Amino acid sequence: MRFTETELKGVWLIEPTPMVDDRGSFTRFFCEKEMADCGLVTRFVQHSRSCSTAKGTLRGLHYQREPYAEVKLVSCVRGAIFDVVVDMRPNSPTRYRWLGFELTHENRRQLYIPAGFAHGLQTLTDDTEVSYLISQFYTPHASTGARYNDPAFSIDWPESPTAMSERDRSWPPVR
Ligand SMILES: Cc1cn([C@H]2C[C@H](O)[C@@H](COP(=O)(O)OP(=O)(O)O[C@H]3O[C@@H](C)C(=O)[C@@H](O)[C@H]3O)O2)c(=O)[nH]c1=O
Repeated sequence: MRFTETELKGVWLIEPTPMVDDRGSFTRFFCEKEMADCGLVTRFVQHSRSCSTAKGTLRGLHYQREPYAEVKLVSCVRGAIFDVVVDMRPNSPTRYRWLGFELTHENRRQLYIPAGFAHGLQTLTDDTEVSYLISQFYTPHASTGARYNDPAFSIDWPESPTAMSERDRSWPPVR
């Protein structure tokens, strides 16, 4: 596995190194030791998946407030997504900066999202499935979000959303 810390401190891109032979391949997706060596959280208490029917579906931006803040390890297991993180940490020098990555079932990339970051995605294909390992239990009263088109971030999404939840359309401005 190749671990690369991104321009946003604490956000890592994890790329697999498949072992290929005549039968196909064998690929490690999670290694407690390799992650701990990079100072990453290794305890995840939930594994969830979302399925989106249509290309252009947008989910997010979501995060949980302290003391329920989550670390997420996100990958796309069917289709392709544009995956976005936004730094929401109040005292961070990169507060409200965002980064986007293409995660596909073919490139098998995983995005490691630390506590204090909002997360969102837009599907680049129909019939897309996204996997999340999450370090905290789902806590609805601590769950919050920000609008995908909040001018504080100016995220450059691939296209106008084709499907979104009403909740995600209605997050208040962050400032
Ligand atoms: C996130 C979540 C939702 N739910 C329920 C609540 C609701 O009835 C249904 C759908 O929830 P949502 O509309 O929040 O699903 P969704 O918009 O896909 O939420 C996800 O968005 C992306 C961007 C993330 O980062 C994820 O962590 C998660 O927040 O599933 C759970 O039971 N457990 C969970 O962990």
